[in-house]
Amino acid sequence: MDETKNSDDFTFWQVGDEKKNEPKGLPDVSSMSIEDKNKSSGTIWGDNSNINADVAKQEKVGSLTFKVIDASSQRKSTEPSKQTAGVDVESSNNASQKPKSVGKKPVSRAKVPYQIGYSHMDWLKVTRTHPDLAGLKGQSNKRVISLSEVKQHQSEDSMWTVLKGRVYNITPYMKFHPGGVDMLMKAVGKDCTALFNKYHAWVNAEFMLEKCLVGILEESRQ
Ligand code: HEM
Repeated sequence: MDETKNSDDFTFWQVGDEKKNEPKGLPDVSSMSIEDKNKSSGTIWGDNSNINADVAKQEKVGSLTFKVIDASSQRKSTEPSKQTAGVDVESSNNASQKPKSVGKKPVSRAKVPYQIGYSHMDWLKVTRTHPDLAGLKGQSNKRVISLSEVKQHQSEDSMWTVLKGRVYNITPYMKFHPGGVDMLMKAVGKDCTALFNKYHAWVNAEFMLEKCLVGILEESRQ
């Protein structure tokens, strides 16, 4: 929902009054559970063939009283019921039979907390303000560079890597890497394309490291 709407927006004001639109007379469902009818019987809709479809029945189960309307009456009797396809309401007496949860637990990724001043936004600021992140000292960043030259740049003040045919000086990016310095160190002096794709093929490194470009890898020349 667009929350930036003006406070005098009529639609927004009207939607806020949700209680007005709620159907009345419904039971408190917080203490109920839903069960697959095909798997069990003995629920209040266990045999719905005798229920007069047009009459809302008052049912009492345990301490709970509520109205039951067989909505399947609005369909042909031969049509397999979708709404009742197995959906029954149970009283809180059977609440211990909780519905089984479906789906797997998401795998948690080990997050590396970034230091203050080293967020992605901070990196973008650096790329906009620093005059020579690549350390080119006036050289062209279209120069063709061999892998053996890349290997020579493994010192603290000049760490190069190859990513997708481009050579980058990743020294200034080290502390900004969300995966941590140790991980990025694995890229130094070599082609890290496979490692990069293994962890995050979706990351737009071409944009992020644009200002760190020192040249094009020799082999990738067309
Ligand atoms: C060289 C260019 C690289 C760039 C520009 C880069 C950039 C990034 C970015 C933007 C993220 C955050 C992704 C997200 O939250 O979805 C990230 C996370 C990560 N990166 Fe890199 N990366 C590079 C290289 C590498 C390499 C070579 C490795 C492995 C050796 C690596 C390992 C990781 C890991 C493990 C994470 C996950 C951290 C987490 O889940 O929070 N990265 N990287």
